[in-house]
Amino acid sequence: MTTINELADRRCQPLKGPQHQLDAPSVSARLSALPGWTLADEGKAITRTFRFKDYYRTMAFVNALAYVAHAEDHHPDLGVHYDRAVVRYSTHDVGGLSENDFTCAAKAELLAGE
Ligand SMILES: C[C@H](O)[C@H](O)[C@H]1CNC2=NC(N)=NC(=O)C2=N1
Repeated sequence: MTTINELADRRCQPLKGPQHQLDAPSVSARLSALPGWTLADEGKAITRTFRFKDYYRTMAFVNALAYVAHAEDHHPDLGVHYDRAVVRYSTHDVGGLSENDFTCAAKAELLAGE
């Protein structure tokens, strides 16, 4: 069984090329450790909406996530709203989902306190 801490304890690696795409069983195993995250874009991305009480809390999360993106050199697509942030990870250098997407999704979960 994969756990959220196993995913979050990794560091993102520079990955390039489709050979780094995770296969469907690997994606399923990792998704099962990330409640609230779902597949998007025909299995090429994962996404979750994080909900907050107000804009200040939303922005605090988004800024913390931006710091993680910089530290890991792996960047989410973000939709920022008054009381929620829509976070989407995909690895464009790989053309789909890589280990890095799950590493960062798990780090986002821990940041949000979930
Ligand atoms: C050189 C650098 O490591 C790459 O361009 C990184 C930067 N951040 C990235 N972020 C995401 N989401 N996908 C990538 O393929 C990616 N590549």
